[in-house]
Amino acid sequence: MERYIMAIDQGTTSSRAILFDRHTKIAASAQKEFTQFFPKAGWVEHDATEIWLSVQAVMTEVLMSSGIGPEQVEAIGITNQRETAVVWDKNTGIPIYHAVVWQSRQTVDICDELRQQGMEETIRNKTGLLIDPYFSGTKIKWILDHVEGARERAERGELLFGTIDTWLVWNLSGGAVHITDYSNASRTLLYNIHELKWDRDLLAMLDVPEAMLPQVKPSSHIYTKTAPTHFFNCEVPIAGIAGDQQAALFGHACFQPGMAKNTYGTGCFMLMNTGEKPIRSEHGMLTTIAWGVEGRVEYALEGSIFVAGSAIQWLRDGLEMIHTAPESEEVAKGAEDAGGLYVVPAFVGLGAPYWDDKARGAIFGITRGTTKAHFVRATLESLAYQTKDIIDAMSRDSGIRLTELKVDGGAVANNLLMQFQSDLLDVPVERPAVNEVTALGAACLAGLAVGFWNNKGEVIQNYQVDRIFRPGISEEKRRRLYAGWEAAVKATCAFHPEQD
Ligand SMILES: Nc1ncnc2c1ncn2[C@@H]1O[C@H](COP(=O)(O)OP(=O)(O)O)[C@@H](O)[C@H]1O
Ligand SMILES: O=P(O)(O)OC[C@H](O)CO
Repeated sequence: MERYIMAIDQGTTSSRAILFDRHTKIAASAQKEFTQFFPKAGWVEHDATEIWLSVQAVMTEVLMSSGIGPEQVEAIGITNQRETAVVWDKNTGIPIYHAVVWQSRQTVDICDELRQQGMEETIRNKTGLLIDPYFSGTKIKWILDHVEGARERAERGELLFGTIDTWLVWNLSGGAVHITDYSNASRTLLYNIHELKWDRDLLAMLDVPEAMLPQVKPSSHIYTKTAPTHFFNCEVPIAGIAGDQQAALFGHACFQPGMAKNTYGTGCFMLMNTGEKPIRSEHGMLTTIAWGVEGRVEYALEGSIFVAGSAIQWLRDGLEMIHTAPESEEVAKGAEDAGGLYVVPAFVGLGAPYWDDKARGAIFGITRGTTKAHFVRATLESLAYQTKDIIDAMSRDSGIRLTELKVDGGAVANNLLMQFQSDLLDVPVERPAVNEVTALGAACLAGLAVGFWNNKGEVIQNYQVDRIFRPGISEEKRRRLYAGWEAAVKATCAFHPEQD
């Protein structure tokens, strides 16, 4: 009887379940979108219970549609949208508030207070992160401050906090296990990435009771088994956990220091493996834990772009310029270039390397000749420009000049975007045959823990390339295009509209 690893990829806009066979080929997959809540400008929330239901739905569908039985699943690996914070009642399992999503800006004021208290250096030294609403810590504080009676309940030990991995494992285990892995812990603003422990000073700074926090475990490890009631009467080991960007780094087999990948999903996330050495960034990158595997914790430098594929969704849903995200390629081809137009999609502020939480989106260079094609093209190009900002900053921090870029995520299906990315960076862009690299990473972490695969070498063996995009524009054109982008970002950061 064939055996499989099930990866659960719980992303910002959808949940997926994917079954991988022994050769890391996808045997079946299922996907389900869920509701996005935007209660106020800049706020983004999810219903954590709806997320859990969507995960149960895709786990069921992937088995039903493929005819693969639950007893054929050797282990489950979980990968997740990171930083998104859930606080729930330990006894009822009911969240006390919506999950506050990584993109959400509702903690700008808490961040301002932390800056005024001069906490920047302490936070950077201990966590590798910087002060921004992006990370979980201020979101937990916000929930405890805003939900009536929550702080007292948390202090009495009645409430639990988790990122989405923690929430899913807790539910899959029938409420038995409250854990996370190093990669997710390193995104909370509460975890000391050098000492590998929750940091008492940071917990005091944000007034978060330690009893709410999960235990932190390696990324490839048998944490628990599914409660039979939650997995078709089967007890299957849950054996891999990593935040989705770290899982993608693993799935791309970026195991050596200096190897990097960029994922083009809702946001864009560029990670470079720096091995067992955490590198402190001087250029707006984050230092983060890549994973804890084979008894070693390894680190990465990360550049986080908040708005990437979601800018294409905005073209589709907000402006109704396209019907589907893939149509953006056809429409953009209607113009030879962006005609001098620059779209800076700072819808929720700007992430790395600018970290401007008060900036808002802007468009520059409109003329009477500007068409829809220019508009769509400039929006696609904004993903590539933001990526170049990150790669330049990362090279300055690490001293490493990238020689190729490995890519994945929904938007890499767009050939026009990939070609422009290669032109702009002046390096080959390598797209893998299996685009589900994030899920593959989670599956590999789980498969290694249960002996389904023997070592990381087997992961590399199965890695196949679909297409390599090679640079094809002059240095002068590259310089001119990028100079326009730099001017556009500078002007965007100079404009801070008043918020409610
Ligand atoms: N052909 C395409 N061209 C441009 N963008 C695309 C294309 N296909 C999908 N996208 C974008 O990719 C994103 C979905 O990618 P995905 O990796 O599934 O995201 P996530 O994991 O963040 O939910 C969407 O924001 C969508 O707009
Ligand atoms: O859900 P994704 O793939 O957009 O990833 C979200 C990131 O993990 C946020 O840090």
